[in-house]
Amino acid sequence: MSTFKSRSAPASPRPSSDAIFATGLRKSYGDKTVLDGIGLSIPAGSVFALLGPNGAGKTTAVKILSTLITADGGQAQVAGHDIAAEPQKVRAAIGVTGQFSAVDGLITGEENMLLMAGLHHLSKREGRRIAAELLQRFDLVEAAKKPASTYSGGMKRRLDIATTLIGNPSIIFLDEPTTGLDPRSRHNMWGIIRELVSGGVTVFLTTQYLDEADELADRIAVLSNGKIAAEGSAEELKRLVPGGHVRLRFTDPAAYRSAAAALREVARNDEALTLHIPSDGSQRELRSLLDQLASTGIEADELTVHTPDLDDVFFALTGDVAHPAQTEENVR
Ligand SMILES: Nc1ncnc2c1ncn2[C@@H]1O[C@H](COP(=O)(O)OP(=O)(O)OP(=O)(O)O)[C@@H](O)[C@H]1O
Repeated sequence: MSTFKSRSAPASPRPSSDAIFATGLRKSYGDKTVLDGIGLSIPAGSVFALLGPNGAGKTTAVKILSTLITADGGQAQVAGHDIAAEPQKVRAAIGVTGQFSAVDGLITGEENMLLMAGLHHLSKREGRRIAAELLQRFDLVEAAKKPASTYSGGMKRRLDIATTLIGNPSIIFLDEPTTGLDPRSRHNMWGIIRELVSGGVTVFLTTQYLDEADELADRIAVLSNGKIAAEGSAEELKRLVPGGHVRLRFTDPAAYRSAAAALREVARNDEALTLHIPSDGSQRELRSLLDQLASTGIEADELTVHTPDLDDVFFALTGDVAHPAQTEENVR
């Protein structure tokens, strides 16, 4: 683990552009330390994914930041308000959906929406208008008059997010928004999340799914043993684990031999006429490789960049077995 840069709590005051800023957050239950001093800095309008296995403390982090429970230590500001000193102001600025959904199964989808509108002190007329708009937007018009308990998993999640949006939050916490959903509903949910972000909302997402973080998040933090083991964009995280390389394929044996002689650190496959060159896949390294080839007048028939995927990162950081999966990005 020493090869990975562990991100400690940011020490400076919250930059004003951050929607969420936390430093040294701690939480224990009995002897069990769930969060052991985590720091976060999440710019407004971005998607942040907190990634971790079952029981890593993701929900605990969401509960602390959304003021449902208090931290044992550390500080955090959400939407510019201190979570300990101004919890009401934090609550007014955020929406929370997920494992502790506020949807009431005994009443209809529409009634859930109107109930929430009442909680936000909207007039009856305004409440009806916004509820109708959101039911439409979340494709729940047909189901609106049915009890929410009859909804599918995907419909319940959509209703949950729709009720949250009644308060017009600037920050939304989505705790494992796609756990248990079928692939179509998952993709549907991803579309909804992207739409929220394009409307300017900051999204704090927890997930166990690497592809979900990869797909949606601007920045990802991997939670392991109560600490943030690494943080960065999906691409930055992928560069943390070794195994990336560039593969050059040739059809002309003479060009293949010239390239093998010209390049340093190559692994040859004389039968397949391919060369593997270790690389982090960065633009700088690719340019240097292409410059070397160009200076000797050699042209490969195919160039493929192999980067480790988030699975590799995740398993490496959380101490699980190495995962052989690799992604390929053909840049021929
Ligand atoms: N109220 C509580 N009392 C005691 N232990 C708790 C309590 N809430 C959470 N825990 C424990 O804290 C740890 C982290 O739980 P948390 O729900 O935050 O994890 P998570 O990463 O969200 O996992 P999951 O994906 O399973 O929900 C778990 O070991 C859990 O059992």
